[in-house]
This record gives sequence, structure tokens and C-alpha cells, in this order.
Amino acid sequence: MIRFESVSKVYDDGTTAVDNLNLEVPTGSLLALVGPSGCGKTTSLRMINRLIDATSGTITLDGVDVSSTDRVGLRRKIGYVIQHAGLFPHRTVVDNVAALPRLLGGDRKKTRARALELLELVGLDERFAHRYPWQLSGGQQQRVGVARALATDPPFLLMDEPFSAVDPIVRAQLQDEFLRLQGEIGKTIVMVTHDIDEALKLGDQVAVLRTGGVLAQFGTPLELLTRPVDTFVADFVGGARGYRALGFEQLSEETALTPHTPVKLDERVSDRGWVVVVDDKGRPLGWVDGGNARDASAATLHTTSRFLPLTASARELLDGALAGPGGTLGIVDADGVFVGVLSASSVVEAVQGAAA
Ligand SMILES: Nc1ncnc2c1ncn2[C@@H]1O[C@H](COP(=O)(O)OP(=O)(O)OP(=O)(O)O)[C@@H](O)[C@H]1O
Repeated sequence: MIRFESVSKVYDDGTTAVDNLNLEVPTGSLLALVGPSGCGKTTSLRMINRLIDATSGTITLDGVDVSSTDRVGLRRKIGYVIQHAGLFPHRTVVDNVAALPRLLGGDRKKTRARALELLELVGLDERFAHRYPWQLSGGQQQRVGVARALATDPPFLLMDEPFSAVDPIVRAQLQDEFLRLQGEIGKTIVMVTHDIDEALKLGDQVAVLRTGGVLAQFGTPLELLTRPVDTFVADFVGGARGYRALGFEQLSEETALTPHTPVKLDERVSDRGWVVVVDDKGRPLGWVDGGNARDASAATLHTTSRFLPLTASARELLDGALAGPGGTLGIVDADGVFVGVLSASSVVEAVQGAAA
């Protein structure tokens, strides 16, 4: 757990960068700090590992005040990832990752073996280990930065704009990989980003700061999207809030599906509308258009529509239904067996029912 209690930072020239900040980051969760340029995000982050000292207030890590912990001991417990990765240019990738554990007295062979494991964990195989940073793409460098921050297996991780130096496609890929990785490693993380979509995607909690380092709102992505406290937060969160909120909502397990009788491949289709085609185990293969085809065969099968479980987000379900044949989405159970269909209007009704 990371806790900020009434933390402020006033720089020597009188600039108040952070003003009376109170925050709590539960163990194993990710807090995203967002806000306009100069609102004190980086200052807040750097006060955790004491690259910057707070002027007043207390920051604790698992109950221990950081100001009473020596800086070296503190940084052993806190991994740090920055924009452009900040790798040592004259060291190979594997040496970059192994550098800190070596500095802390780790055995050469063991630290290298661990560094290779970490590189694998972030999706870089051994071919990359012996290259120099300049021989990697921006996205690959960021991965090395993450591996390096994990090298001492710290319980806490600070990330300052870790994915912003790469193009949007690589960025989305790194975010997805990072979510998967965090699912495995469960670190307690504070991440700074100026990108609200990144904050909503990666954050368990999001803190929106306003200029002057004042906390505007602290909540889950769903809370920020559905209940912004004022127009500043609403504007910052951006447009299409209601639709984007669906990405964080799920339908109740009891949501009633519309019954639908599927056919098997090579069976006759008597219905004139769209019919789901399943294999011998009841798993969907696609749809067949009963208005055009008499048989469900490989030639008449339409396979572009997704089948989703009811546990998918309301946004995925609605999108699937809107794009699905006849405005419906095929639903599967946890074993991938077809269980019924949902229309777009029934998804919307289920969401409204849950909100009421
Ligand atoms: N060493 C310093 N001395 C004086 N003022 C500073 C110093 N470092 C930062 N500031 C000021 O403190 C405020 C907060 O800066 P900080 O870097 O924390 O903001 P930020 O939200 O991370 O900004 P950005 O998104 O642009 O990186 C800004 O007004 C900045 O100009």
C-alpha cells in the first residue's frame, strides 16, 4: 500500500507543484495520475522514491514513512520506468537489466540468468539480449525499461509516461502486454500519463490533478466516466463518456438470452432468417443466412461475427450485437458452447436495469 497524507511540494522559487494531496494505492493495484501539463504528476511520483523531497505531509509504503528510509534501500524496493526507457547506451540489453542487481552485490551468473528470464517475460527473446539499445525499436526499448525496473523484484513500481514515446499501435500493444504482465506480477504501481484513455485502460484507480497540484477527483475509471465531479473532470475525461463507460460495465449473470435453435454443419436450414451453425459439441462455427441458403455448409457459412460470453464488457456485447447478423450477437458459455442470442436493445436494457 502506498499512502499520501496531506502531501505538498513547494519548489524553492515558490511554485506550488503539489497541494495537500491525499491518495491511497492498495497493494497489487495500479493508480494512474493524469492531468494537464504542469499539474504536478511527475513531482508527485518522484516524491515516492525521494528523487524529490516533499515539503510537508507524509508518504508511506506499507506503513513506513519514505522520509525515514535511506534512499538506496528505498530504490531497491521501488522499480522506476521512464519515457524513452533511459537505458545505458554502451551496455547490452542484458547488462542493462542486470546492472542494478549486480550493483547490489548479486552473483554475475545468477543476475544474467534472471535478466534473460525478465526479458522473456516482457516478450524479448535471447536474440535481443546481446544487442545495444540503439539496435532496438522504441517499443522494444520500453520493454527493456520495464524488465530493468523489475530486476530487483521490487514490490512497488513507478512509471512516468512509460509508453508515450512510441506510435499508437505499438503503444496499444505495450499496454495490453503490460496488463497481462501486471496480472501475473501484481505489483503496486503508480503511473503518470497525460493520456486519459491510457489511464482509464490501465488504472484500477485514476487520480485527476488540476493545475496547482490540487486533486480534482480520485476514483475508478467507471466512476470518472459516469460521475465526474465537475466540468473540469468531465472535459478532461472527454466525449462519448456514456458509451466509453460501457467498456467497464458487465451485464448481470441472470440476463435473459433470447432462445435460438442452432443447426449443425450440413443440416438443412428451415428458418428464413440468420441461423447459428454449431459443431458436434455445440460450439459455434458461424451463421448461415436462411433467406439465401438451404443448407448449412462450409460454402454458405459466414464466419466474420464474434461469439462472446456474457462476461464480456457491455461495450463489446453492444458492439457485437450492432455488427452482428440481423442485429444480434451469439452468446457462448465458459466452455465455448452456444447458449442463445442477445439483441442490441436487450444489452442496453440490461445496462439500464443494472444502473436503476
Ligand atoms: N525544479 C523546479 N523548480 C521550480 N518549479 C518546478 C521544478 N520542477 C517542476 N516545477 C514546476 O512544478 C509544476 C509541476 O511540475 P511537474 O513536472 O510535476 O508537472 P507534470 O504534471 O508532470 O507536467 P508534464 O505533464 O508537463 O510533464 C510545474 O509548474 C513546473 O513548472
